[in-house]
Amino acid sequence: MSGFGSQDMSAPLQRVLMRRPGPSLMQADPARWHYGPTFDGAKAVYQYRAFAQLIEQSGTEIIWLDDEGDGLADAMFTHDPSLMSDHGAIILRMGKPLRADEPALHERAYAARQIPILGRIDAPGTVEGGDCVWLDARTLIVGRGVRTNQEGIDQLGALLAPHGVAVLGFDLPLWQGEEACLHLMSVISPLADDLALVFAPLLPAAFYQLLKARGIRLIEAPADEFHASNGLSLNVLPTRPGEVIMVEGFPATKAAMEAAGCTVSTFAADALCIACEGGPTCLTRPVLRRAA
Ligand SMILES: NC(=O)NCCC[C@H](N)C(=O)O
Repeated sequence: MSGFGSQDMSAPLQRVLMRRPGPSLMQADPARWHYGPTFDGAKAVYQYRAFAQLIEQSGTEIIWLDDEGDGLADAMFTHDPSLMSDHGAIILRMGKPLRADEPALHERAYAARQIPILGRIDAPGTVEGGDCVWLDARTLIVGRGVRTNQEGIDQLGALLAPHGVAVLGFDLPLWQGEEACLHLMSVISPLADDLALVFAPLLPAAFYQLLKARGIRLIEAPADEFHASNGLSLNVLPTRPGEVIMVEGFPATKAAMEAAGCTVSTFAADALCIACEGGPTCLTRPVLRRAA
């Protein structure tokens, strides 16, 4: 079996690209990076260890990038600078200027492991991985917003069309403004082929209707926990269908997923995820998702 490939959001996670936070995060100026009041670099590094252990316990192989002080504090959110397809990786172009140097880190990691590059998003296009959701293996949904523009969506479409994939763009709301992070994956977490956790009030309406037309069961994220967590209560990572990892402290959201048949693991992440605006899905770039 090849060591890469993923056109699915919840099939068993077998290989993932992750970056341990270190000096770049510890020295980050929270105002410059738009980190919230619970930001504490040393605590975030500590909290990340428990998250990495959960990934290891799931049996997933981790390809590690290391933070050796390049100043790229957000680079621990490996979900965003590249996208994986069954035909190779797509090197993206970031909408957040401070993250511009991150895609090159991913490209080097893929090259070192002989993982092919299917293509790149070029200027003026921008696409961030957090805006991309595989609805099925032939349909990629992309949120058009502050981080991802129409030029980027068109380029993604041109790269994937020869492989039988349709790329459909849907407008995201502005919500908390241009500086804040709102990706499509901030308002939906697929948990299995036919199950997703959503915050419907911020979902693109036509995407909501498409999910329903596809017969996908939607768990509504409790609004109080969504707002209290700055949306991070909803950012939930499946390591296999129905087996998920979330940030601790949101019991109603957890119970809603359990009631739908999910097994939920949690880790403490006030300094890591809530403060830095990215959860378990954002901390992982799936490289291989497939039933063994
Ligand atoms: N996929 C995601 O939602 N990633 C979260 C990225 C958070 C990071 N602080 C950012 O603003 O890009």
